[in-house]
Formats: sequence, structure tokens, C-alpha cells
Amino acid sequence: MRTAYTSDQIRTAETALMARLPEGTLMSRAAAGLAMVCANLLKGVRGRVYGSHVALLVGGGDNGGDTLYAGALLARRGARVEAVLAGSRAHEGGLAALLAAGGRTGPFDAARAGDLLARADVVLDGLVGIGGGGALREPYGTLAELTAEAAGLVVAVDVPSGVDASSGRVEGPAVRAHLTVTFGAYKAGLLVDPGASHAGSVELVDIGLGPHLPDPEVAAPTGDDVAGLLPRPGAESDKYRRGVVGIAAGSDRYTGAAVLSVGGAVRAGAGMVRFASAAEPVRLVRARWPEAVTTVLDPSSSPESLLEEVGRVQAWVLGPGLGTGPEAHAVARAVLSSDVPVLVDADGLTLVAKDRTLLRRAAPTVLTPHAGELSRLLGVPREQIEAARLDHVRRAAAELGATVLLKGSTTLVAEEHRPVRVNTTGTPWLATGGTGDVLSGITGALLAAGLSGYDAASCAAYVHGLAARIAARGGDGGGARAEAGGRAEARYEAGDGGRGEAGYGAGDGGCGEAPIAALDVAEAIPAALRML
Ligand SMILES: NC(=O)C1=CN([C@@H]2O[C@H](COP(=O)(O)OP(=O)(O)OC[C@H]3O[C@@H](n4cnc5c(N)ncnc54)[C@H](OP(=O)(O)O)[C@@H]3O)[C@@H](O)[C@H]2O)[C@@H](O)CC1
Ligand SMILES: Nc1ncnc2c1ncn2[C@@H]1O[C@H](COP(=O)(O)OP(=O)(O)O)[C@@H](O)[C@H]1O
Ligand SMILES: [K+]
Repeated sequence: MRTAYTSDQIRTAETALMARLPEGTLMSRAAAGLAMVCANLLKGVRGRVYGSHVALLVGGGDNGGDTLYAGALLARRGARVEAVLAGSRAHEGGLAALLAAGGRTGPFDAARAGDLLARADVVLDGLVGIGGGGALREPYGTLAELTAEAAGLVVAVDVPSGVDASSGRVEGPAVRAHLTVTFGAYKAGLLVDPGASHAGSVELVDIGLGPHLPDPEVAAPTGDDVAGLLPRPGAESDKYRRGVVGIAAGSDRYTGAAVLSVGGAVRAGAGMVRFASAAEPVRLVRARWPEAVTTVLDPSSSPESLLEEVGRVQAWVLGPGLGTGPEAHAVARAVLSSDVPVLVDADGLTLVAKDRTLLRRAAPTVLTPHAGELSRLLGVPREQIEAARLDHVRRAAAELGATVLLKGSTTLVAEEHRPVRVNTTGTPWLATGGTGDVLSGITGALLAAGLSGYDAASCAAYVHGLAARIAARGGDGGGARAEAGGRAEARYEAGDGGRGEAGYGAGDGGCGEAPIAALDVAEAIPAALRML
């Protein structure tokens, strides 16, 4: 599990560690790690450190201090290091070290900064780290914007300046780094969008903080974690023990969502899928997935007897394509009255947003909204949710008493009193109609197999993202493994090399990926499971 923390948690841990060490030890550890990563990058792009150009953007705090010391180490190895001192002050020891090593410094001047950035092989963003707050003030904001035109690689020191380290919020100009070298522990804002997409690939430098860290705020399961949680059939298994999932989805008007949700469940390994709906979706599901056992619901039945014909299930998926009228409401009421875990998605979420009494139940509930659906559930504008995803997914879990999986560029899973789980797989090609329906089926299958809502949702998101990447790469597992992942990994191979992440972590929709249809994602689930 990759764990991540807020700035306050990091500061508390640092204070405890610093009390045991001579002054300056942590900064020198951080700077040494940073310089080593930069030296490797320079060797990659220039063949050697000697003679390369390095630009330092230096703020007035310790983030600037790290940057100056790292610059000094690179200058000692023959790099031509020039610093823009953007603050009213600069870290004294760091500045002295850089000058003593032959580095050059100067105050902020837009033309000079632009010139430096055009020449540098590597630019270090040391404007602001965990001490940052709110939108960047001038001249930091201008410098952050100028980094977009840098010719070389942009390396963020600890955190990309302009990104809130605790939440990933970005309130104004912010550095978009190819690589972030972070110290001591991952900051939550590096894993959650929009911060995550500013951070690029993230490399952790150990400064000995580990024993002082509290419980994390955020955790990103690795492929090994997911593999350890996924159910596997044993010799004693039969279809009932593996888990029967009920799917109440689709309507005469919306039929595709039902086919996709059932596909997700079948391919994710449900022991059996029982599908209950109107006549037309039942006909289509039977045609595409003959494995599913289907029931045509009689809308004139009472809520108590509506699902009687369906048979026993261990978990329900409710909502994709269900519609939002009185008949759909009756189905939602019947499903949510059951004593088994229920996943509510799509139209089911609209029904629940209008009638929160549906959520008063004893068995676990998993809600899988995208930002628009969460906006309806919480009564908060969608943009606010997109800007502060971590805060809102936590709030939803607490307020609605459910496990909440918030979909989007970084999928988050929240449950009260647990770290928010961040998904690391996926590709922007997933942003196409119907892929969420597939996710609902995968999650339902895992719930039926007995995983908790929290584990089912986070494992399903991981498998779904992995399947999408395999599908986007043409369904060839071997080819996908040979290629590197997101833009940063492709260039620096800086991923953590964990199972799945090296070749299949979050993609950027570029290199070697092509558009996918939702059914392709369902079909690629077995290939994804084989990799875990
Ligand atoms: N603690 C440790 O043990 C270790 C810490 N380490 C390092 O220290 C970093 C934290 O250092 P820190 O606490 O000095 O804060 P930092 O991130 O440099 O920011 C403060 C500066 O930013 C400025 N500033 C703030 N907001 C701003 C805005 N919106 N717009 C513009 N300016 C803004 C603020 O300006 P001021 O408010 O003072 O005018 C001040 O100058 C941490 O990220 C890591 O890199 C490592 O060495 C490992 C050991
Ligand atoms: N920019 C993006 N990058 C990666 N994944 C995305 C992005 N946008 C959406 N997704 C994923 O695509 C899926 C879309 O689901 P959803 O919004 O429910 O669509 P639908 O209702 O059409 O099925 C979710 O799994 C979501 O996390
Ligand atoms: K920074």
C-alpha cells in the first residue's frame, strides 16, 4: 500500500525526527536524494552531469533551501547551475553552499528567468513545498507559469508549487512537473487530481520519517495489495459459494447499461449473475450473456414481492439505465430493503439523491457517483467537487453512511474512519459512455464474493483501470507490459516497479493507446486478472 499524508502530519513527524538529529540533517538528506535523482536524469538526457545546465527556481522557505543545496551538489559535479531567487529572502546555508560550489544567483527578472528556462536541461521548482498556502503570489505565480515553456525536464521539489500538498487542490498558476521528488513520505495531494496530474511521476526520497508517521489520510493499493484481496476459487468452490450477484438495471428505454453491467460481473468472476429488469433489457442481456439467469419484473407487484422471483443473491447492483420514474423507484426501494450489500450507480444515485430514506438500511451500501452525480447527492456544484475531490468524497461517505467511490481521472474510495483509497490504474480513454456500468458489475461481483464495500470498490477500480489499459493497447498483455506507462514513466522509468504499476499504472492516453468501447473493457477483465 502506498500511503500518503497531509502537510500537518508530515510536519509533526518531521519535528519528532528532527529532535533526535543534529540540525540540518533532514535537509541534507533531502538535498542529497534530490541531487541524485537529478544527476540520473541529466545522465539520461545529456549523457553526463558535467557541462549540463540546471536552473533553480528558489522560494524563501526550506523548499528553496533543499533546492539550493541540491544545486550545490550538482555544481560540484560540473553542472552549470543558475538560480532565480524569487523570495524576499533565501535560505542562508543553501545560498552559501551554492555560491561556494560555483553556482550563480540573481533576483527574479522575467526575461532572465525565461532565458534560463530555455537553456536548462533540468529545471528545479523549489518555490514552495508543504509550507505553501492558497494561490501563488507574485513573482512565484509568473515563474510557475514560465515553467510550461521550459525546454528541459521540470522537477518539482517535494510538491509542485501551486498544488496544495494535503488535498491536491490548485487555486491558480501551478507548476506542471515531469517528475516530483518528494521527501519522507508521499503527500496526499500528489496522488489526487488535479494535484496528481501536476506532479507527473513521483519519486520518494527516504529521510527516515517512517517510524514517526501516523495513520495515513490516503492510501493507494498496489497490484500486490489487490492480488492479495481478490477472491480466488478453490477446490471446494461452487457457483453459490463464489457469490451470486443480482443486477437490477436497464429499462425499455435504456438497455445498453444493463448489458455492460452484467458483462462486468460475468467477466470479473461472479459465481452467477441474476438479472432482473423489463422485457427488452432482459432479451438483450440473454442474447449477449447467456450465462446470466434473468427475470422480467412485473411492475404491478407490491414492493415486498417485486423481487420474489429473482432468487437469493449475496449482493445487488442497482441503477445503470434503470430510469428515474415511479417504477424505477419501486425497484430501488425493493433492492435497498434487502439485507445484503447493495451497490448504487447511475440512475440509482439520482433516485437516492431525491429520496435519501432509501439509504436507511443496515447492510452495507456502496455508491459509485461521478462528480456530476455526487453534486446532486451533496447539493454542491460539480466544479467545487472536481476542485476538491478528496474533501467531497470524505464528506459524502460521512453524510450518507456509505462507502463512496468517486469516479473520474483519479478514482477515490472513501469510508468513514478509513484512509481514502486512490486508484492508480486507468487511462483517459475510459472517459467514454458505459465504462462506469462495467465498473458497477465488477464491484458487484466482488461484493457478492464477500469483500467489504471498501475492498470491493478499490479492487474493482484497480482491475477496471488495468483492463482499460490493456484494451487501449489492443488487448495484448505482453505488448502492454513492454511499453512504459504514463508520460513520466515512459521517459524516465521512474515508476515504483510494483506489479501493474510499471507497465499499467495510470496512462496518459498517449503512447500506444487507442480509443476503447465499454464492452472492450469488460472483455479485457480476464487479462487484467491474469496479471495480478
Ligand atoms: N521540515 C523539515 O524537517 C524538512 C523540510 N523540508 C523541506 O522544507 C519544505 C517546507 O519548508 P517551509 O516550511 O519553510 O515552507 P516552504 O514550502 O518552503 O514554503 C514557505 C515559503 O513559501 C512562501 N509561500 C507560501 N505560500 C505562498 C504563496 N501562496 N505564494 C507565494 N509564496 C508562498 C512563504 O513566503 P512567506 O509567507 O514567508 O512570505 C515562504 O517563503 C518542505 O516542502 C521540504 O521541501 C526538507 O528539507 C526535509 C526536512
Ligand atoms: N479523465 C479520465 N481519466 C481516467 N478515467 C476516467 C476519466 N474520466 C472518466 N474516467 C473513468 O471512466 C468511467 C466513466 O464512468 P461513468 O462516468 O459512470 O460513465 P458511464 O455512466 O457512461 O458508464 C469511470 O470509471 C471513471 O473513473
Ligand atoms: K516545489
